[in-house]
Amino acid sequence: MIATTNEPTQSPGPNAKNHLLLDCKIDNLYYGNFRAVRDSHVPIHRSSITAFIGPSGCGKSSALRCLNRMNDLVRGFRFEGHVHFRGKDIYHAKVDPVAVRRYIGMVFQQPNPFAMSIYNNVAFGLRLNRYRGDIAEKVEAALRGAALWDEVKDKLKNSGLSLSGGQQQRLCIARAIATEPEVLLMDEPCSALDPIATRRIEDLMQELKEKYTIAIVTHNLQQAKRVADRTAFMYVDTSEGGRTGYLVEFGETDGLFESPQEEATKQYIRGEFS
Ligand SMILES: Nc1ncnc2c1ncn2[C@@H]1O[C@H](COP(=O)(O)OP(=O)(O)OP(=O)(O)O)[C@@H](O)[C@H]1O
Repeated sequence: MIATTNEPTQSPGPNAKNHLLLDCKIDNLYYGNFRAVRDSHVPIHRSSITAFIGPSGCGKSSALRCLNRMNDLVRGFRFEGHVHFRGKDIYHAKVDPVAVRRYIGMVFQQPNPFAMSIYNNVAFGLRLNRYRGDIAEKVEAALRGAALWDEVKDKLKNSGLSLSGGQQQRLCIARAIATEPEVLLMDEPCSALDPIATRRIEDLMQELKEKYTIAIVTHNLQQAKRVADRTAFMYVDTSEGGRTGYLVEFGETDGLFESPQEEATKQYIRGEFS
């Protein structure tokens, strides 16, 4: 295409919206001898939400956990491929996985506040990283960012466990963003929540994506449609007698749901198989 004078002639810089931030290419992912995932390449763009969908056991969580080396904690885990964050491979031998997780934080399926005060839950990571600035200021900013401040500002000394499920999940999001990661990984963050709390987290995700890049695993196709800019559909290959997950199709969410290219995607979206 020939650029007109109004069109940019250079590709956007690394901090620009929609710049490729995390490039995840899983050739093979093993737990011991079991090949759990193969051939899955998912590029994740800055300030966007990328959803992983597919039936149980297709490797969505395994793929997500590759993005911040969370699988390293699993005995027998082996990974072939690469995950490039800002162009650098996070699996390089010299990279410290703990440092990776500072940039790429995670929120889990079950809200899991620590058994300590709301304030200390959010301050936890800052203290761990020996943050030298004003911790109270950061705690407030994180709680505001997670849309929880107004509900907890008068009870910061109460236990995080005293909050409702939806509030606990927003507390976990506040804890994750307090240290200002660039990426937030969310593994079915709403599956333990009621529909109202779920919608609040979904609205929050839309706000957070202005500042953070988000990847989410969800079983809920409607949720993927509502929140995700791009969607990766994974399925399970049983042709060789095993159960290995693989990427069937990846693209803009609207396109993937409205005109899927692959038969397997069509059938899954129509609910013909799960
Ligand atoms: N820590 C582990 N050790 C051994 N096998 C594992 C481990 N975690 C996952 N697996 C296996 O890897 C495969 C993919 O699991 P994974 O949890 O990534 O799939 P999923 O698509 O997220 O599933 P679900 O939707 O049910 O959570 C499954 O067969 C699962 O049993």
